[in-house]
Amino acid sequence: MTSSAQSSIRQQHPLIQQLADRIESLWQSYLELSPYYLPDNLGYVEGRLEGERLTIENRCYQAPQFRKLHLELARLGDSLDILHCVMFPRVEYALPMFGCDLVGSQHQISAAIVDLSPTSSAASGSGAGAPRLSAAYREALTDLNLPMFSQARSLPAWGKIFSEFCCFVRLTDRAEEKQFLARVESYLRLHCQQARATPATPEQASALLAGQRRYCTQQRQNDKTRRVLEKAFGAAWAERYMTTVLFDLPE
Ligand SMILES: C=CC1=C(C)C(=O)N/C1=C\C1=NC(=C\c2[nH]c(/C=C3\NC(=O)C(CC)=C3C)c(C)c2CCC(=O)O)/C(CCC(=O)O)=C1C
Repeated sequence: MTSSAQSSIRQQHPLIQQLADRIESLWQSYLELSPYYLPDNLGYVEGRLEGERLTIENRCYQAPQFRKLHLELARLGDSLDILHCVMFPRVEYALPMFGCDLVGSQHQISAAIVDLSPTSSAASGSGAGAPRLSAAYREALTDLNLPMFSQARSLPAWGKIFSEFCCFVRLTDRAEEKQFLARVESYLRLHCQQARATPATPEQASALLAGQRRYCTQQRQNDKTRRVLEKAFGAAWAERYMTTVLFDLPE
């Protein structure tokens, strides 16, 4: 288990290291973790094609309710610090997908996003309609009553997978950074508590798998991510990484 103290990437932005530590400590305290081994020991990769070097560090676990808990820290030269986190529920559990992405330079986090994204409509009793978070999640998220941010950002066209509670912002100062950290912690704590209280419902497995497939298909359309990976590792490597590490589907 790589602790942040052993983190091999020196993050330029303190919020990214703090958030990685916070996510990992919440996982440790709420979930029964065991290791998840990435293919081709992709725990730590470095690439440099055009100019800047891209360094990636992956920390992966699994738990009874989650097939993969993926936390990734990346650094592009001296210019970009990135935190990426996705929790993939096992399809026997009717749970949404927790996702978080932070992209920033030494001075400012230009993109900070966190969401609990629904993967089935059954959970909310809305029948065959669009996926929607269950009433339990919607009520708990509403009750958090979290403060807003000064600079909201608009989601890209592929972002239909995110819920009405998705927070996508540019962080303008230290206070907003702390506020975003608190929001991620609230979403993640709620999610871990819900996961522990959610029984397996194998009969929903195929619908939940379809929801995860839709989530991964949309996320793979993020050309901002793809371009960074392509510049450092080439198009073929980037495609394989996005489809087998970042947004893979269960067999
Ligand atoms: C839960 C949501 C979510 C997850 C899990 C996720 O992986 N991305 C997610 C969302 C999301 N990311 C976005 C942007 C960017 N992503 C990167 C790069 C990487 N992001 C990575 O995770 C990795 C692998 C380590 C790399 C390399 C860069 C450079 C940007 C531009 C930064 C900026 O615009 O200021 C946008 C805005 C897209 C747009 O406006 O078109 C959204 C919505």
